[in-house]
Amino acid sequence: MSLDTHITGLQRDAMPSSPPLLQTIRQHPVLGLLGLIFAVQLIRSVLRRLEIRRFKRAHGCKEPPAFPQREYIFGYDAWKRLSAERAARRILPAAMQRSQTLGRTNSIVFMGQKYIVTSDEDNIRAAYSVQSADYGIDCRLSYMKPLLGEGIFTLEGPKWQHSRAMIRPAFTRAQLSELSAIETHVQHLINCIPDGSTVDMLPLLFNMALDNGTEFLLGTSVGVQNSPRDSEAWRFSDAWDYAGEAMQRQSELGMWGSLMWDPKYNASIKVVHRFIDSLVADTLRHGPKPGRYNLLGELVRDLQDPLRLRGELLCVLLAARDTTSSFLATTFYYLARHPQVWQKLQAEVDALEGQIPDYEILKSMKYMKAVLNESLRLVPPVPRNIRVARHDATLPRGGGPDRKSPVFVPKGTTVVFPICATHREPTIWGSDSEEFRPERWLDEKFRPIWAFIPFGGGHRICVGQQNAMTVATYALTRLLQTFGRIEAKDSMPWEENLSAVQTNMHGCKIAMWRK
Ligand code: HEM
Repeated sequence: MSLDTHITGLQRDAMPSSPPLLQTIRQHPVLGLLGLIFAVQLIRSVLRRLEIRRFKRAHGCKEPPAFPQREYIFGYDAWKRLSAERAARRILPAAMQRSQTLGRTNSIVFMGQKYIVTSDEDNIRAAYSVQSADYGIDCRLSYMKPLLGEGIFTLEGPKWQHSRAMIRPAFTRAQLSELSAIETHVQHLINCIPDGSTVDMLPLLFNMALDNGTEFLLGTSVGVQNSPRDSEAWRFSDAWDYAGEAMQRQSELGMWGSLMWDPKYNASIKVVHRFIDSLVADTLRHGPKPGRYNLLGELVRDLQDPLRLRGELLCVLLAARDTTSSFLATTFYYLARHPQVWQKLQAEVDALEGQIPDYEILKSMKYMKAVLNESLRLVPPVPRNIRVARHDATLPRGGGPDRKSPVFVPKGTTVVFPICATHREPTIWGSDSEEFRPERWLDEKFRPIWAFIPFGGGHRICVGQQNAMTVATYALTRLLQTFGRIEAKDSMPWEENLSAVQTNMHGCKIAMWRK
């Protein structure tokens, strides 16, 4: 053996052989790669756990009660239970019951995602207002965008601010006091109500709100109240209804929503878009229509992008139309079942001696306001709202055995606010919280601000709140000036019908007698 060979042999012996792990990776690269990924994930998960532990300790967070489930990965039991509740049309009553039995703030795993559900007014205030920087609306973008596109409801940050700045002036007092358009649509409604025989007010109110809403938005009413069933106006109305209902179905599938296959939904979206696009194109070509104020006319002064214009209009239409009609239908539902409230309201309206009310008169009607508030409390048209944590965040209350500690909300977690439960919470509203009793609002000192939020709150509070109250007060006053008696014509209990808003699935069947 030469000296060279001997030295090389010694060097090889002296060289440390590669560790078994590296040898395995060399021999089985795929297995090795998987192992590496696993190891990285494990380390990340450990670091994340440590980060969460530190965060929870720093903020004094404790766990809220959890919905009892056999497994917490997919949440099969929750899925089964919620499906049964949906089939029985009891999603909202069940949410209210859970708030009272499980805890006003609780957690649930549903279709592989963890949700925090809270009806606690302190938590609502935090997410909507004082900690609003921690919570966004990404959770609604995926299911709202196909129909609505980009508009005030689906935007965040500077684009949303711009949107809000453009839309808000539409609701100035001067615009709100322009009541002559509402009068036209209310008179069409009155003409559709037979004297003393059964009528379902719900579709009539939807039509009135669509006519009034489109006039306010586009300067031209679709005129569905006066159009034959096979008209363009009805095609738009039907497509709008179907799209709203399908959008709601999609929202309930959570992160799986994009897998929903519904060709009728896509066709309805096309009908809606075509209708709005032609009006937008017309306004962009010829400028705003002269005469009565309308939102499209105002928006084109600032915005020339037809898609954005369509998005803004559809967002406001969604916000305005179904909410206002659901609100009025609920009010009629209760009035028909509470003759003494109807009488008191009649007395307030009779004091006007048949005069057509102006904005100042509408504002001064105290009992009317109490009735409308009570209707919004018991059946808020938007019964739930959601926010998603932009980063690790907290809610101030609901954790620990006494439910008083802050709750940890991991980044990306959806927080659901069952407003309907907050509005009926006995500890706030008293033991008669389930009853329709407008008198509770006559006590000026009783103002449960964050426990009464039919119009949301904080920086995204409804811009159309005054408009909704004005339209509802005006329509109700004119109807009470026309009809002296009301009766319920349906013995069925209230059953929920959830689309973009909640309504009674049995409609609102009543009879009214002319004075
Ligand atoms: C009873 C009737 C109404 C109810 C219950 C209602 C309810 C709400 C609620 C709860 C929100 C907040 C959503 C959130 O926090 O994300 C909202 C936002 C909004 N509402 Fe209303 N609304 C009503 C009528 C109207 C009307 C008549 C209009 C317009 C004519 C309107 C326009 C809007 C707009 C544009 C927003 C979005 C505000 C933003 O994101 O900055 N709403 N509404």
